[in-house]
Amino acid sequence: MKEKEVVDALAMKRALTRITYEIIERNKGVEDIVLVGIKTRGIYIAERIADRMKQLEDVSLPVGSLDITLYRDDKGKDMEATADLTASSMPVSIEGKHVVLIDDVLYTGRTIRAALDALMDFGRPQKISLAVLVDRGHRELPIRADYVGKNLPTSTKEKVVVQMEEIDGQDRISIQK
Ligand SMILES: O=P(O)(O)OC[C@H]1O[C@H](OP(=O)(O)OP(=O)(O)O)[C@H](O)[C@@H]1O
Ligand SMILES: O=c1cc[nH]c(=O)[nH]1
Repeated sequence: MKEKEVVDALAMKRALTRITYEIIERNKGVEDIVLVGIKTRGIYIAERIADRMKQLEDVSLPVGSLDITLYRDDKGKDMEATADLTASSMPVSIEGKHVVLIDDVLYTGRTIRAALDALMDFGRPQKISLAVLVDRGHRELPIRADYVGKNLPTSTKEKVVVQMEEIDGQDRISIQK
């Protein structure tokens, strides 16, 4: 198996800072925003964006988390046994809020479709946007990201591996083939 690093720790930090600036620039005031990370790495990304937002704007955005395992349409019934129903959490009501959904990789779009389903169980946001660290293409559903850290053209035979300090001990994105 071949592996090639495409984003190092500094580049990842810059990408997350840029996403944070874009969220600030495109929204008149960020007070109504709730960041919602998709398990697992999306949650760490959401927390980092919240930290950056605090540094840049002195605003503390709420960070929720979604476990979408039960909502997937492509992983089969066997996943249900491992799903943890308590794994999703919202620190505030999302009713009428602007939710920025956050994940590490956007590929077919099926995770995001499932996340939209999971989110609706918590209430009816006024708006939902999507931020991803990597968009690797190959969508199977009409879903696009509003904020993208890095566009990585890939072949379907490759895999994008996002590593994050909090869980993997380092910040790094690589492509495996
Ligand atoms: O657009 P999609 O085709 O749904 O792919 C994107 C999803 O795939 C990955 O999760 P994966 O299921 O590989 O599990 P992981 O989070 O444990 O890596 C990644 O974290 C995204 O959530
Ligand atoms: O390449 C891929 C595809 C889906 N999810 C990932 O994390 N990487």
